[in-house]
Amino acid sequence: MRKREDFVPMKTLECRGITLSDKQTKICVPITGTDLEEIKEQAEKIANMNPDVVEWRADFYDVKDNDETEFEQCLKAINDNLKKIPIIYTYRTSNEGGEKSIDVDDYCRLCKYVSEISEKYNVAMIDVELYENKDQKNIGKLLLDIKSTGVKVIGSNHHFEGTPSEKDIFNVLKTMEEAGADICKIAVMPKEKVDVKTLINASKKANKELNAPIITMSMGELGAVTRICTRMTGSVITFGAGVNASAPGQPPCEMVRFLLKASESGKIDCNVALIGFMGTGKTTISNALSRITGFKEVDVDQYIVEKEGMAIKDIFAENGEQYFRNLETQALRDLQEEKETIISCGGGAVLRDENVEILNTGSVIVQLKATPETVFERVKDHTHRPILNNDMSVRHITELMNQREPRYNSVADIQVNVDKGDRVETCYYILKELEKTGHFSVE
Ligand SMILES: O=C1C[C@@](O)(C(=O)O)C[C@@H](O)[C@@H]1O
Ligand SMILES: [Mg+2]
Repeated sequence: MRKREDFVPMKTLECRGITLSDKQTKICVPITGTDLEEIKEQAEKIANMNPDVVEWRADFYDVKDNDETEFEQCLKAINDNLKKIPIIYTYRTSNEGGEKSIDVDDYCRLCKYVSEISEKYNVAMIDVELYENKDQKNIGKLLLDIKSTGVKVIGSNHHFEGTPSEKDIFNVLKTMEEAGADICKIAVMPKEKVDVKTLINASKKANKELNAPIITMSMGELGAVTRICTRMTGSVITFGAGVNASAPGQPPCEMVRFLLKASESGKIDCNVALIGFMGTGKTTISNALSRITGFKEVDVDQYIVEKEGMAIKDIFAENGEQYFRNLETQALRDLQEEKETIISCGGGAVLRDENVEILNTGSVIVQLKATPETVFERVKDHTHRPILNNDMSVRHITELMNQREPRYNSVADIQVNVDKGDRVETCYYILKELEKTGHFSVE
């Protein structure tokens, strides 16, 4: 079962007929057209994708003098084509990773103008870059003016250059709430895996401690899983790409929709055993799949290490490979007693027929496949790969792969290519295949 701690406290906010909730994340698709024609076309296409909310990224729009009537024309065209889907108005400035820089007075004037016509064009929320503008004296007054029209304010802040500390992320969100934002949003860029965890932890804390709902994401391919595991972060909105992505790491809207459902209500009747050559990303995919689905993850080697209280290399040194392989077989047997578990198998685990039989009693075997070139790129700097350390080359990897891969191919129930290295897409593919074979279902 999923761990209760993963579930965040219930929090809701009503915005012109749409209810934001940390229990059921809404999908927002951005419009990124640069002229009225393209904006219209995108609105029409995006309406057919049926997102919960549409964001108009007004900074993509090429317009002279930031003329209010031209902005109004766009909003009208968008609303006409969206047929009731509520709109978020966002002018993302270049300070925060947007397309254009804009005079702060123009920025505020436009926000205010859009708020005044918000009801007419079904604008439910206005994004205000509170953090960069925080020293701007009139920001409190601006927020009050905007909010008096019935539209909600999303305070927003973007870090494209890195991920602030957990404390700093929390403080940004808290400062926004104190400044009067109805919803507090932050987007950060991860450089390492730990940054993704930082964003998740900061979000958990903010969702628990603030009154305002939050929207958070870690950007780029590495962070993309946070756009799905909102079950953990409490983010009330997630962004999926429609015609174009408006920020790095946004998976397509359809993929977000399926994975969100998988995350909120996915049911699986088996364990997932991940196999594949070293460096194909078993640990990485196990982790992403676990964050997305809430299923437990167990690394077989790790399981053995914990059970024996000894490092693998010491077990090998003291008792020999055969002894280790017997422990591995026992571990696989133990693990079939588990349910809803992602089992990362060591590279040699499925070489024994008995192990495959054991896995087949409770698991679907998923093989990650990559070319020797991809594997080389991923492991070339690793120092903990004893088999490769004396000859780290594509040629050597190819040789080893030729020995192992036919066996993997013959025992796998599902094969997935990971050369592109997109975690979220790989998880999507695996869950879709599990759905096809009747092992996985969403409500
Ligand atoms: O603030 C956000 C979040 C975002 O940057 C993202 O990473 O999905 C995309 C923007 O369009 C939106 O305004
Ligand atoms: Mg590993």
